[in-house]
Amino acid sequence: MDCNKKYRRIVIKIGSNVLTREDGRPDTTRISALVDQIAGLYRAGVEVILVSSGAVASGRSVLEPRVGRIDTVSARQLFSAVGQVKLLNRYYDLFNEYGIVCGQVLTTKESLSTRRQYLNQRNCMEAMLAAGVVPIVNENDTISVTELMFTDNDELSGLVAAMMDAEALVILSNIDGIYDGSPADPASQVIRRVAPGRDLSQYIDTARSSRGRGGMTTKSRISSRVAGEGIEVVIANGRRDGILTDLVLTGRDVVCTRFEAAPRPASGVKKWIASSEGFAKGALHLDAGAAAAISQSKAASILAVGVTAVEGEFERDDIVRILSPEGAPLGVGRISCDSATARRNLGRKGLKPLIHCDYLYLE
Ligand SMILES: Nc1ncnc2c1ncn2[C@@H]1O[C@H](COP(=O)(O)OP(=O)(O)O)[C@@H](O)[C@H]1O
Ligand SMILES: N[C@@H](CCC(=O)OP(=O)(O)O)C(=O)O
Repeated sequence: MDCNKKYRRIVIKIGSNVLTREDGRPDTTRISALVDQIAGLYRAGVEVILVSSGAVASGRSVLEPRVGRIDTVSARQLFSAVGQVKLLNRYYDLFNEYGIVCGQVLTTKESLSTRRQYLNQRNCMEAMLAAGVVPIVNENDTISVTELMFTDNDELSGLVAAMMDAEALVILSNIDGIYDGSPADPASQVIRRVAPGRDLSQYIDTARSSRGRGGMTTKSRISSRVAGEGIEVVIANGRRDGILTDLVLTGRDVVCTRFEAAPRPASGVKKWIASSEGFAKGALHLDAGAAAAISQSKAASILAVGVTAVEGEFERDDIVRILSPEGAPLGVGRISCDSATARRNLGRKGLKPLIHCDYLYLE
């Protein structure tokens, strides 16, 4: 990370692969080493929000030997219910050795999907940070099933970083960064810097790893998006000794993939909208004139007169996708009316904007 910069607030995401040994048991030495380093950052005045995976793996190590045949959804619910307690107890004890209090934040995709719930979540974590408490965030796997789930905790950590206005997001995995070929090929090298907007999808092997959920594909996609919102993102190896201290405090040149932050940080509400594509309830198809207007001016709103079709059912203040006349995604925005009203007003002039420019985020 930028070693000349003192970070005020960062989000650190730790993947299941970092916290779990090859045989599936929790790697207590590693968890302890990471907490030691986070305590060092805390002492140096950096506010840390931890997004920790590992509940399912932790519960599986306790329960797998004793449960019989069970479907995958129930297994995830059961393992996470037990594993989350075990994981948080361990964090609590380890932080306590440094006199640091940590607290649990369990969330769901649904809990971030409306602006009001989003602000409630943010307020909770702001209150924790103000009281010197380290928030430890995870998805509530006991109730998040199938389509209600985040892609994985990489997606969640990106949302948390934007929501909490963090300056940097550190994603710790079991690998040094994103390689420019198969990580198994000795000729492959870690891509060290990624300029805003650069697409790395060609390098990623889409096969997922055994314990994680979204794999490197989501890490890369989320990192680009978060960096585009003005937040530096680093993917690094959580199993390397001293990784967090090196990245955040000493600035030692450690192998990692760093996504440079785009210079244009979005406003708070725009950050929420930008990260909300996954919650979109519908879509607006623009005509050529409207598409040109919003691409040319930041002050242009989307008016009913420039919309040719409305897709899906939505309520006022929901997030909708904006599509070009050819159907290409242009961005997302918060709609000012429900879908029935939007359809009724299609093509009409002189009405208030369907999406005001302050609530419009273009890719
Ligand atoms: N180009 C690539 N560079 C690095 N890792 C890759 C690449 N393509 C696929 N991967 C895989 O992605 C894995 C990391 O993702 P994941 O399993 O989701 O980790 P975590 O549990 O830490 O979130 C690596 O272990 C690696 O096998
Ligand atoms: N919420 C799950 C983590 C799911 C997940 O995204 O895992 P990973 O890809 O290892 O970060 C758990 O605590 O087990």
